[in-house]
Amino acid sequence: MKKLCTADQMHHMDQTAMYGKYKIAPVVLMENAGHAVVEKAKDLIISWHNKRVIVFCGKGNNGGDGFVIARHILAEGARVFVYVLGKDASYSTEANYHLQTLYAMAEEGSCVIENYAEGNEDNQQLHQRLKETDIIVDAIVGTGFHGQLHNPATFLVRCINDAAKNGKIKVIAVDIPTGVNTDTGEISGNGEEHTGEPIYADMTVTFGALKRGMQFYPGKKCCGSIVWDPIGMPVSLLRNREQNAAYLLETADIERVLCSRAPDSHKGTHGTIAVVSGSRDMIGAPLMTCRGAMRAGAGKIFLRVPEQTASYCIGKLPEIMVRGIGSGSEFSENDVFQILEEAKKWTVIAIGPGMGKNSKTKTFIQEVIRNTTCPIVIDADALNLIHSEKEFISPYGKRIIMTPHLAEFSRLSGVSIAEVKKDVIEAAKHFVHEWNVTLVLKGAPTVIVSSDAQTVYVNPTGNAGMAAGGMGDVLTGMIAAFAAHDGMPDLCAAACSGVFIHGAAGDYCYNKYGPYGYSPCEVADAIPRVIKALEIAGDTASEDRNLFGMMESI
Ligand SMILES: NC(=O)C1=CN([C@@H]2O[C@H](COP(=O)(O)OP(=O)(O)OC[C@H]3O[C@@H](n4cnc5c(N)ncnc54)[C@H](O)[C@@H]3O)[C@@H](O)[C@H]2O)[C@@H](O)CC1
Ligand SMILES: Nc1ncnc2c1ncn2[C@@H]1O[C@H](COP(=O)(O)OP(=O)(O)O)[C@@H](O)[C@H]1O
Ligand SMILES: [K+]
Repeated sequence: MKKLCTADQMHHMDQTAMYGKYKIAPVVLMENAGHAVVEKAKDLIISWHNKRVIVFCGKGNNGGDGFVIARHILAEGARVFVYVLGKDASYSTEANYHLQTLYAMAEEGSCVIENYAEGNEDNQQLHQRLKETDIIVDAIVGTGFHGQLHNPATFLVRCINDAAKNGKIKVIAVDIPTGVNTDTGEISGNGEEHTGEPIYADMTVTFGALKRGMQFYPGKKCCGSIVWDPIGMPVSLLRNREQNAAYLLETADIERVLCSRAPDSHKGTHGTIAVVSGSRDMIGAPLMTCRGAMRAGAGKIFLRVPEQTASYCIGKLPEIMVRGIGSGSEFSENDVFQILEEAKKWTVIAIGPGMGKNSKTKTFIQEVIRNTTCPIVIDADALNLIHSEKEFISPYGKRIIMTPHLAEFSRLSGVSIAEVKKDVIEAAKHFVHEWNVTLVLKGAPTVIVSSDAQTVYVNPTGNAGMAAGGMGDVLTGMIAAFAAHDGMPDLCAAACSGVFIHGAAGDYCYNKYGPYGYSPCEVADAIPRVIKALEIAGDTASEDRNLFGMMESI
């Protein structure tokens, strides 16, 4: 997994590298950062040779990286214009050091430097150069950005975005696109026209650690492809676990917790999953949950639905065992006894999909939670029914996984969707502090929080083709199956495995069918292929474990 840092955490990492025990000279770290951009950008632009490039350098250290970039690409044969937004004296020692080198080179005529801080800018000339350029380097503002962009950044960013609209000019962002909040992914101008919009880059080369804001919309949309470079940071700083940590899940993390099946295992080894769900109008939902559980490798699956819906379910999935409970078309408290009689034999319960909104069902859910001891995955209608019951849920939180999408989360937490979106990670952590559960906050991207609220995982898989009814139902079954999986370390690992593999199965369908119309059942049916690809990835020594390539070859 890769660390996802806030601006403060990045600053701390930089400071420790430079002034802690490692004593890396600041000028060297900046040199490494600038050089990393020059090298990594070749994936996009192939070569700097003979390219016309404008490098916009802001007043902080992000601008300092820009000076280094300018020097290196000159050596590679680019024609370079450097716009310097700060005054010499206001730059950090290391940025100024690189700026002076660049001045010396400009004196020899190698490049053109425009001092944009003097107030006598020739914008006519700037527009002309923007028209003629091949590449723009955005070193205006990096992790030091806060609030809304102000001039001259606002003006320059608009000019850059306008010039690049035709798609012929490539925009490369240094560390993070100007105008994207490092911690949250909020953008300057909030996407409104005629405000201080952010840079929309084709590629972002980011340093030391990935930034949280680059994984969340709308910031993610500004980054283009994201390339990471360690810039010579000591490995312990790159890898150490820390307080308030967030991580981006990777193939290797999931492959590590999904142990391969013991050759002498039997159906009892792989868990007994009970899907307790459904109501008259929504009987497809629990069936999709069962399908998710089956494809994720559950040993045995029991579907328990209200009696009046049972005849519809029987035989729909021959692999599962169906029984009608009580006598109605929705669960009620009268049905609890029948469920509890069986529950002792169940490894994990999945509850909620298609359960309806009848208030009698709420008591049923509470009694099932109160009187069982196994892990429970709570989704969909069950979340809506227990929406204000955090005092009831929290004592059982250590064995509960809740899987709300944003609207369900908003109802549960009482925080508006708009407010949650401003900082998804903080909203999710705050929720877990109060509810004590393992949380799967579904969305783009999905965020998983461990029940001690210490660690946040962000999922990189999945695509907008998954925005279709029933996808979440499949995920619920998968998480339940993984929670029962032999050797699964804990509920958080099960939740991460479910979310990652669910998204990867969606990505497989996207590649096969395109973004429209693949179904939740097709996603479920792609799960074994993803798990097989994970096994192959585990056997592959290569660092670059391309899960997707492996799925294609299966
Ligand atoms: N030693 C380090 O700390 C390293 C830092 N590096 C670079 O340094 C960057 C961080 O440097 P800084 O902390 O100097 O910050 P930045 O250079 O990212 O931003 C600070 C500058 O941006 C301006 N600014 C902030 N908000 C603004 C707004 N809303 N509108 C217009 N201008 C705004 C500030 O006035 C200030 O001049 C990183 O993103 C990275 O590119 C790299 O060189 C690697 C090493
Ligand atoms: N744009 C998207 N990008 C990535 N994943 C998505 C996107 N839209 C939806 N998903 C995923 O699809 C699933 C949808 O779940 P949910 O909203 O609960 O659907 P339902 O309730 O209809 O089953 C979630 O896992 C979510 O993360
Ligand atoms: K930048």
